[in-house]
Amino acid sequence: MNRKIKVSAVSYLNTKPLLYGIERHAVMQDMDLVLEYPSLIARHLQEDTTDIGLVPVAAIPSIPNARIISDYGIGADGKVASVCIFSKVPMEQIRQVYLDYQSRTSVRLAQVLLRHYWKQDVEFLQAPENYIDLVSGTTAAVIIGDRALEQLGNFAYIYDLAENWKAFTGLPFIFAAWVANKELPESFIRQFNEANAAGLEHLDEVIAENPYPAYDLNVYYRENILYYLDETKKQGLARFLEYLKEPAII
Ligand SMILES: C=C(O[C@@H]1C=C(C(=O)O)C=C[C@H]1O)C(=O)O
Repeated sequence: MNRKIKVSAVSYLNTKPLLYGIERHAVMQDMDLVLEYPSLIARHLQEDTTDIGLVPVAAIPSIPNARIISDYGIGADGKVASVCIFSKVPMEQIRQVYLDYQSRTSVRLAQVLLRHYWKQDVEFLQAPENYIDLVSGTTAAVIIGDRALEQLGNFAYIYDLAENWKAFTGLPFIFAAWVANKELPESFIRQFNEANAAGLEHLDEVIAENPYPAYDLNVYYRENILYYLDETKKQGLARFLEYLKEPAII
């Protein structure tokens, strides 16, 4: 391929360790890197306006020619901290749930857990941009990413979706994976994978570069987010994709 490879990465703190490696690796010279929120990455892969994206796994079935090209992504085995249902009332009283417009995976995970694990019949609402301010009474919200970390002290009831997926299935979870929508040179893919791995060797530097009062990034990067997509995480993904054969509710 003569042109540069277009790569879309998630613009949240969770992706900084991977970007630390990518931006410092020679493979960077062969790519144009863009940072954006996850549902936009899904759209760009679907419309073929990017070549590789750190894409919400729930979007994979709708991306033509999708293939996971790396051993790294955004996973968790238990508590993830940045993907939760935030509510002012306990689960059994929730009646409506706003679904984060930036998400494609967590909004489906919330639907799976509400239906099959909590067995709660709720109405799902499309979230407008200011929807965090609209959470009140029996109306809750799914919030992901840095905006979720910033809300952890603000709600009486917080349901961590990776923790509850683990309680439900016994499995870890993959939120996002590096997916390409076309065949790419082997050598690029090998170097891209190496670059991701390299970033994970420098978590202390990433934390030092990103002062973040809302949440301890040592805990976030070392305990909550798990970047290596091993076999048990892939089992979690396979189980989740099975549930996604059920129709989405909105
Ligand atoms: C853990 C997270 O994983 C993410 C959740 C995604 C989703 O819900 O679609 C997509 C990409 C990841 O950023 C998070 O954003 O907090």
